[in-house]
Amino acid sequence: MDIIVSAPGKVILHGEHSVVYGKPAIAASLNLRSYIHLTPTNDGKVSVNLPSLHLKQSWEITDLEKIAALNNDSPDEVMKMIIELVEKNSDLHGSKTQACSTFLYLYIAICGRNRMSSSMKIQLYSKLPIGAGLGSSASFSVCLATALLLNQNMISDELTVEDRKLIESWSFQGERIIHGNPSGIDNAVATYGGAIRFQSGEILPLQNIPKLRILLVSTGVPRSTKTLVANVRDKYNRLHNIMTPVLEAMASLTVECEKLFVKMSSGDESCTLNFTALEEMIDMNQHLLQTIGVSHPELDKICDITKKYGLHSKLTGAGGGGCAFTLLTPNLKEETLNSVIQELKAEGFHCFETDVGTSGVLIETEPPEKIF
Ligand SMILES: Nc1ncnc2c1ncn2[C@@H]1O[C@H](COP(=O)(O)OP(=O)(O)O)[C@@H](O)[C@H]1O
Ligand SMILES: C[C@@](O)(CCOP(=O)(O)O)CC(=O)O
Ligand SMILES: [Mg+2]
Repeated sequence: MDIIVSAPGKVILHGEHSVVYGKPAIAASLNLRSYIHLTPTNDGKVSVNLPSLHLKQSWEITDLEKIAALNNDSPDEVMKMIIELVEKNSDLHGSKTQACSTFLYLYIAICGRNRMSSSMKIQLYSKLPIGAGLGSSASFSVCLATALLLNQNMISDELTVEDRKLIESWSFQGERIIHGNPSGIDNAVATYGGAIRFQSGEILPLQNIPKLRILLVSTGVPRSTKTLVANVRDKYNRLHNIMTPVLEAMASLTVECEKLFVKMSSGDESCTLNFTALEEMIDMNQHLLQTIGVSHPELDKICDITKKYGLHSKLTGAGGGGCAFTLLTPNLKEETLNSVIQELKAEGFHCFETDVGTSGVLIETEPPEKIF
């Protein structure tokens, strides 16, 4: 039976990078989603079509069975063989290698548990920009894990709490292949949706979050989360005593922001003073993120432009390019918003206003081919 699932991207409000060091972070899902369409076949192959990467690739089940036979004995050996198999195609580099290795790893781990006999075609479509800090990798991993688990009847169509736990843990394995050392926040938001507070694998859904309007601004500068996280780790190892209080300050910002959200949702949500405090926190975090070396001249430029209009922005996700978000306050005039968007566009940035806090992973009925 065909399986169609979708999962959202995310925006991290506070706590990117520090979350990798066990500090709390707050993130919310975005209404930009990835979709997977899995079709069982009987051609003895596993085929993927990844239009976002202009990539179509297939592998013989017999080759994958040889790797699956090693599964329990040596996970490192499995990964080595997967990479060798992927790199047999010399056209595959960077993001394509990451995507194929993640797919094959999850396929072998989930479908190779019993006897591997699942020949299938997988198509993945996404509204998310790839490598822009909006969690495309997690949305990809969550879609893959869900579709493969459904194919193996390891979860039910209802996507119960237990099912989602399983999806979350498999998608984390996918993120590990793409990122190296992910915190797990992105795949948690993509699985559960809404807004969450995340710390060391603990996920707390945030019910008390005010309605926030944000503008996402993309620099168009490509970057890799894996590289940025590794650079921060290097700084952390070399300049431990300096980095530690900076990461602590990021943690305190998350905690204070969460307190403010609770206060706002139990009182006057649109109170100007609360928004001023939120804006102050956004500025402070952007400066801390600059300090740890993950901003970019184009991200700084977005902050400078929006500041001229009285608006406050920070990078979101791993930084180094990718996206920033700007908080749109309730009393913001539409003409001011239009002017700031116009200036950002004139500087070559791409702007989109989005809803946050949408559903997590979903089983769909419409084939994504109809949407894209
Ligand atoms: N639609 C997609 N199709 C194929 N691969 C994808 C897709 N979305 C994400 N990926 C994988 O995720 C990687 C980008 O992840 P990452 O660097 O973490 O950035 P992001 O901020 O978008 O999550 C890509 O290199 C690719 O391997
Ligand atoms: C930098 C980090 O905190 C978030 C990365 O998000 P993204 O891949 O840039 O969307 C890394 C992580 O939490 O694993
Ligand atoms: Mg990612």
